[in-house]
Amino acid sequence: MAASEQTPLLSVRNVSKQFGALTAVKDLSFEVNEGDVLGIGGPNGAGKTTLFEVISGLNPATRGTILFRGQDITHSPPEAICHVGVARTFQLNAGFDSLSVRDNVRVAAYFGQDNRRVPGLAIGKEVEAKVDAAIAAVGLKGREHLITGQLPVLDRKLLMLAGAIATSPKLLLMDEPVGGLNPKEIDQMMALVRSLRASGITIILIEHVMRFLVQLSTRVMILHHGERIYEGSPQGLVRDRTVIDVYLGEGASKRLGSLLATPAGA
Ligand SMILES: Nc1ncnc2c1ncn2[C@@H]1O[C@H](COP(=O)(O)OP(=O)(O)OP(=O)(O)O)[C@@H](O)[C@H]1O
Repeated sequence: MAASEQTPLLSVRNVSKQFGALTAVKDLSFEVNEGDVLGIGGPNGAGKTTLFEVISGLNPATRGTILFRGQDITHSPPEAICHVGVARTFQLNAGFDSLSVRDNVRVAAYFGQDNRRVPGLAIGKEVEAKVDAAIAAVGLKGREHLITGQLPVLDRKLLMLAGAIATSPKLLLMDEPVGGLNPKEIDQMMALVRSLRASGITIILIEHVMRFLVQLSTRVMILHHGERIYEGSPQGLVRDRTVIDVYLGEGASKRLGSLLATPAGA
């Protein structure tokens, strides 16, 4: 068997993140394999975003180890983690408001180059090609010249996603990609996530919109007070007593159960 078939894409081993006396993530371990869509849910303050901060290097782990394709990235800086193939989007929009859509994606694509020349922003043909591809992938073609600060919520989320894609990720961390979107826009984002997965990108997503989470995820993990209270299939999630008591409630679990029992497209 080839090494790549044996090594998980991401291994999180006994990771804790402490903020002073507060333990936001507590001794958490899990793995993600190529092709997975791991959905992470849980109440406010459960430690979900902190987990993304730790994996992406913005706020490194206090204890534990994170391996990406077997390489220890626990204490690597964010740009090095980006360069090995991990990209992320943020809960709140993170674009430069005064720049155009295209210039925002250019900045991201440039950041994603591990051979960039410093000083100076030398954006070559290869970077421009990545920018074109990322803008097309999220459906922003034709709107490249719009000023970011004037975009509606959905387009700003798409732009953030384009920036992440332009760094050529193998693993994409998406933090609440459909927060604030209407049902039609949520469906549009769902189709986009499916197409990203089909293009070979492995995905971890955090989301409170549970229909989005259960319909997209191959596996779901629910956190509570920094600890895992559930990991398994979306079908098992809606029947799990602890998850129903702590997070979903009876009504939502029944609605999600019916949704999962309905064949796609019905
Ligand atoms: N930089 C920080 N300094 C101190 N405490 C923090 C910091 N970041 C997060 N926390 C705390 O860590 C805990 C986990 O927060 P986190 O944002 O990871 O939760 P979450 O599950 O993403 O919540 P939400 O669903 O509301 O986004 C919270 O109690 C939060 O106040």
